Amino acid sequence: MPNKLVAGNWKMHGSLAANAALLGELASGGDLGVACAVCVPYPYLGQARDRLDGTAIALGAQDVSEFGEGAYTGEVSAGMLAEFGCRYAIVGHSERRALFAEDDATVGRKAAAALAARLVPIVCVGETLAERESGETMAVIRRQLDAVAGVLGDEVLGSVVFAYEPVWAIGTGRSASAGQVGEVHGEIRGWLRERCAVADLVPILYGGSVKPGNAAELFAVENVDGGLIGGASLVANDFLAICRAAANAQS
Ligand SMILES: O=C(CO)COP(=O)(O)O
Repeated sequence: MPNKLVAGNWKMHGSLAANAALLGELASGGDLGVACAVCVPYPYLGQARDRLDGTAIALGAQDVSEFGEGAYTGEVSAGMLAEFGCRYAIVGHSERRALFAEDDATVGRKAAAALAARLVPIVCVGETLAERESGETMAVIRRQLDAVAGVLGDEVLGSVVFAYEPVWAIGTGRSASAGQVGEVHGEIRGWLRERCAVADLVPILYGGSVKPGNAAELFAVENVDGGLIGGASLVANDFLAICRAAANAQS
């Protein structure tokens, strides 16, 4: 079983003043006994790096360019993120897929760009409500996973973190049930085992309305190796409580 990881995805929230307060509270949480990270908006990477330096909380970005360098106005490369101390880059979040037209192959190329700069890509997959209701959940997730493996090659899948985020559970307050999460995570583990010798060591996070009240139950599910936390990562006490739930589930 991999060690658990809890990553906060701040999305497009924050300000210098609000971040200073949030980061300060997180930093004073001490060693939480579990790997944790915050994925902040690009302009705040420097602020977060400086404030989290010397703490156990790692830094991540919410996206990364598929390109290394050049005339790509508005893009941010993996090398730039690495220079700012990032360890992680989320790729393929459903909001990027749905709102910014990122397709499966683009997500794969972004994961490859992250790995090339020694970042750990957190590759998000997940089905919409319509896809779940029409029985397509695993077909959609396999298609998303296959596209990433197709670009990366099976041999590097052991360097990736995966996150199952059902679109209908994101920001809705309606988490997937432990049974639903266990079923999909088991399928993702099986998909990894078909391809990768270290499949059992690859973290598979769950994301979608994880809160202090449901974290323990979700983290106890087999093949759930932590969480990708949206709204609750903006509230220091909630994020710290979720990290502690992951630590408890690990021990
Ligand atoms: O999208 C998410 C994390 O990437 C989940 O968001 P919420 O925790 O706000 O549902």
